[in-house]
Amino acid sequence: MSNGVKNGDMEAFSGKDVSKKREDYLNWPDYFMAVAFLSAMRSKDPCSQVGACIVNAQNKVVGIGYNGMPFGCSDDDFPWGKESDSKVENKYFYVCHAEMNAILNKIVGELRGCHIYVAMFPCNECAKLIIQSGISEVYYFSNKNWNKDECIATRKMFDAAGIKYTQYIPTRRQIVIDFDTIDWNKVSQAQDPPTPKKKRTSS
Ligand SMILES: O=c1ccn([C@H]2C[C@H](O)[C@@H](COP(=O)(O)O)O2)c(=O)[nH]1
Ligand SMILES: [Zn+2]
Repeated sequence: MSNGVKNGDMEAFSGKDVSKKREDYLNWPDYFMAVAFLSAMRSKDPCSQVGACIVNAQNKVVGIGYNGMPFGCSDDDFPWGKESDSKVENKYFYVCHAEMNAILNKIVGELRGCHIYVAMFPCNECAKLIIQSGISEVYYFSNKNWNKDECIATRKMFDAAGIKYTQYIPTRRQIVIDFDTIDWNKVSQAQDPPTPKKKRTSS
């Protein structure tokens, strides 16, 4: 080939040069925000699904969480509504916030100096946990609650405690995992065909 690429390095049909590093891999911050949002997909909250992902200085994920009911408090029995006149019939007294769960789910002894990626700007209760855990930077996606008292309090505390907070909008508009397009389960032509299963003999 004239471009110096050996025939053997070009994947059949796709024209992809498989001898070179991929260029379109996920960058770290997009990856961490996507992990937060993937985690949020586990939430049963009908209104706001929040996810959080904590990473250390080596870019290792050390805690993940989403908003959900505490252990032992069935998410089929506890309320998900928020409009009841009775506060005990609303979700807010019960739901563990995503940041809280990510911190409590940590797989390391210390979170000092770690960063947290969250779907929503943290409320004041999560802000306190973030500060006390030693997390030093917060990357949030949504600022929809920015002007609520909780978030104003969060900013007051973060500013006082020297916690950096930055809105992070991923560089890609979409990150799709489409299992239909992943055909790794197809047996490669180069491999031997699968050996037929032996017929069972009755014993
Ligand atoms: O910092 C936060 C703030 C809120 N959440 C959770 C708690 C609830 O499950 C929802 C908020 O519900 P709304 O119906 O949008 O009021 O978000 C959280 O995880 N972290
Ligand atoms: Zn919170």
